[in-house]
Parts: sequence; structure tokens; C-alpha cells
Amino acid sequence: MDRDFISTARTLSEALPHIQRYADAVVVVKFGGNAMGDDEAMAEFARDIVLMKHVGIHPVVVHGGGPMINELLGKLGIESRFVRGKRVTTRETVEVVEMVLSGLVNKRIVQAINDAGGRAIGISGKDDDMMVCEADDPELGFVGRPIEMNVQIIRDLYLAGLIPVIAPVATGMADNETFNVNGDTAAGAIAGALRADRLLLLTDVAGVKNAEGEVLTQMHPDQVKAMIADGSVSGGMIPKTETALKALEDGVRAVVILDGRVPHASLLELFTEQGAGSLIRSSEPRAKPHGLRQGDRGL
Ligand SMILES: Nc1ncnc2c1ncn2[C@@H]1O[C@H](COP(=O)(O)OP(=O)(O)O)[C@@H](O)[C@H]1O
Ligand SMILES: CC(=O)N[C@@H](CCC(=O)OP(=O)(O)O)C(=O)O
Repeated sequence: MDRDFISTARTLSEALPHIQRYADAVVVVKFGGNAMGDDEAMAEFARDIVLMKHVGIHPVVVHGGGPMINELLGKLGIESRFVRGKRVTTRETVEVVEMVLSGLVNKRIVQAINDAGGRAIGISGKDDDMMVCEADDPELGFVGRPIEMNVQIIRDLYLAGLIPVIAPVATGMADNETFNVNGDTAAGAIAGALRADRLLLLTDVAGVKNAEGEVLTQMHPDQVKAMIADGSVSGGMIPKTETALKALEDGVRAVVILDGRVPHASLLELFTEQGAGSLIRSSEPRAKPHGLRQGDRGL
């Protein structure tokens, strides 16, 4: 028999204990605009999500789309500025943000998942008042900080066999208010409210790096806090690691920061012994099912 087929069969067999540990697990995947890539990369991401669903995981996709917002704002001649990684959002900007995120980007992901044989449904934080925000900081305008989460709609969707795909746009306490929410912040708030088993933050670096530039594969929250304090975590990695710390406090079992540009990054993390990226967790994993060895990432 062709050796390649034997190795494919072995790979599938080796995935069994990992598939077993994630039975019924809730995995929130943040898919950032920079990780999205071309149509082929989008199709691969969609296949990974559909595969997760088929082996009994409940994947929940929360997406960004910063570069796509920049593109349309540019065409419209509207300038935007970022303060501490967040877009200063005027009333005019927030309309464009909602058009791009809830329209173009959300439907592109929904369509890719459906093309891969899944049943995706696209919503934003506005649907069923899922995510209610207040202004994060007066300097940022219509940028929202989640203050109330109503995630039953997400559970209803995944229990009905659907894959929720969520745009980080939210409603406020006042009528007719729209907030632009940073994609990482939204994913963390959703994962926290769901007490998710995993929050995967797909980005454009291999993981959290130390001062020597090495990716740290397993981290305790105290280590992350120390790295933020001593400046070895900086720029866009600050909101990402802060989101991770908050999500863990809210009851997410573990957060993984990994490179979304690597083909099948999520599958590598979930279904192989070595995993991918930086896994941040405060407690020891739960009892390991048969077949997992010491040192595995556990659940
Ligand atoms: N310690 C660190 N480890 C890894 N990346 C870091 C670190 N400190 C700063 N960064 C920067 O953070 C960036 C990731 O944040 P960002 O660009 O906002 O991601 P995304 O667009 O996917 O949300 C990396 O590309 C890197 O330049
Ligand atoms: C408040 C804020 O900054 N919102 C982001 C929302 C999109 C996002 O987060 O996109 P990425 O994940 O691709 O960066 C923005 O306007 O760009």
C-alpha cells in the first residue's frame, strides 16, 4: 500500500485521544483580519472549523476585520487613528465598521464554512442583545466595553447544530446606539460568558515570545503579568494578553495565542501532542483520558 495513506491513517488514529478529550467542549476561535489571508486560506480555516464540529466540539467563531475596515474608510476618504490598539470611532466611522464587519467580513466567513459543508449562521453582538456595551473611553468615541453578556442565543445555536460566526459590533444601553468592539475583547467576553474550554486567538506571530525571541509554549497568568509589567510584551500583544488574563478570570479553562497564518493552526493545537503557540492556564488540566501521555496539554 502507498506509504502516504498509511501515515494519513496513523495521523487520524493518533488524534483519537485528543478528539475524545474535546467531546462537547466549547472552543471560541478569534479570527483576526490579519490572519484571514486569501480565499484559499479562508477555505482551509473553514474546513478546520467544520472538522471541529464533526468530531463533537462546539466551535464559536468571533472575527475581526481591521484591514478591511481600513480599506473601505480609505476609499471613502475617512481617516482613522488608533489609540492603544483601538480605533478612534466617530459616528460616521461606526457606520462603516458595522457595514464591513456585519456585512462583508461576516458573510464571507459564513459562506466559506457553508461551502465546506458546515451550517454557519452570522450574527453580531446586537442580535438578541447578546453583547451590551458602554463607552470604553471618551477619547475613543463609539468604542464599546462589554458590560452585559446574554450568551444563551449562542448555546441555542450550537446545540441546534449550527456554527455561530460573530461580528464584534454591539448595542449600547441607549436606543439606537452602536459600538465598535475590538475583536479580541469581544472574543474574550464571549468565551468568558460561555465558560469556554478554550479561547484560540489566531494572530500573525507564533505565540508570546520572551526577551530572547523564543515562543513560550506553556505560561501561567503570573508569568504573563510579569512580562506585561517588564515590557517584554508590547504593542498589539498587550490587549491580546490582557484579554487572555480576563478570560481566565472569567472561567475560561485555557487561552492559546497562535499563528493563524500557519495552515491548520487550530487542528495542530487541538489534535496533536505538541500543540501550537502559547497556552496560558492557571490550573492543572483535568484528569487525562486514556491514551494521553504526561506532558500533553490535557483539557
Ligand atoms: N512578547 C511578544 N511576543 C509576540 N508578539 C509580540 C510581543 N510583543 C509585541 N508583539 C507584537 O504583537 C503583534 C500581535 O498583535 P497584533 O498585530 O495586534 O495582532 P492581530 O492583528 O492579529 O490582532 C505581533 O505581530 C508582534 O509584533
Ligand atoms: C475598537 C476597534 O479597534 N475595533 C476594531 C474591530 C475589528 C478588529 O478587531 O479587527 P482585527 O481583529 O482584524 O484587528 C477596528 O475597528 O479595527
